Amino acid sequence: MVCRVRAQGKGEPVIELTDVAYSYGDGELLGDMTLSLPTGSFYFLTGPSGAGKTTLLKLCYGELLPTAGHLRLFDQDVRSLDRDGIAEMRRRIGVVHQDCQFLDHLSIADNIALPLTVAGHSLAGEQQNLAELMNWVGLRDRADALPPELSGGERQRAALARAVIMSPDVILADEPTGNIDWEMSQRLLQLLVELNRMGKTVVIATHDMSLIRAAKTQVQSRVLRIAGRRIQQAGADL
Ligand SMILES: Nc1ncnc2c1ncn2[C@@H]1O[C@H](COP(=O)(O)OP(=O)(O)OP(=O)(O)O)[C@@H](O)[C@H]1O
Repeated sequence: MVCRVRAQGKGEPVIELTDVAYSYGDGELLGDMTLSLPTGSFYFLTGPSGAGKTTLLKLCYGELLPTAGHLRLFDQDVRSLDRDGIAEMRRRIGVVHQDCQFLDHLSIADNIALPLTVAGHSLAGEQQNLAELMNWVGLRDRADALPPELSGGERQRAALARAVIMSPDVILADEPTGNIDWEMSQRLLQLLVELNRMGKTVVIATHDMSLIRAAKTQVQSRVLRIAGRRIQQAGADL
């Protein structure tokens, strides 16, 4: 698979929160969040349902802006970015959404290629990259299938392929193994670990403690737990 890693040096922070708070309106959901994720790191984000894991990921890719505090992505304060700046920054972040939605009338290959199409790339020049990516996620034989024809595990792998097709520096995955069996979870974890070995920063929100334990044998990972509106660093050996 073709994967470029951009300028940020290993160990430099890619996501930095300083005293960040977030509120959807009534009462603070997240508060006093200070956190720095270095380039090339591998993090799990855990905590009870409703604690704010998805919300924190949305802050990390600029879909939401903090209601207080400072958020820097790739060394830029998100508040200083205009629309183009936010769009450029988002291209450097691949997101695997919890619901991994697809356009059901497009083939799975076209769905995976959608970020390229939206960014105005000619698909003709990207066929090899796309084929390599489909192969990498084990969907080469499913390229022409429509999304409703895929299994849960195939959908999750397609969602991962779509998230990385623009060669992002950071991959944020929200419950990527939520609806799939153990074997498929392991395959997905392996793909995320491979991306991390290519230098990508990976953050996975999950309830699945067995996934976190399995990752320990493959990659140096850290666990962040959100509880009581705050973030707690659980360390590498949860
Ligand atoms: N757009 C929104 N408007 C208002 N409240 C919201 C919105 N999105 C989420 N919330 C609320 O914020 C809280 C945190 O939601 P979030 O999805 O971030 O939690 P989570 O830790 O990811 O939960 P889960 O593990 O169940 O996916 C919940 O109480 C949720 O109802």
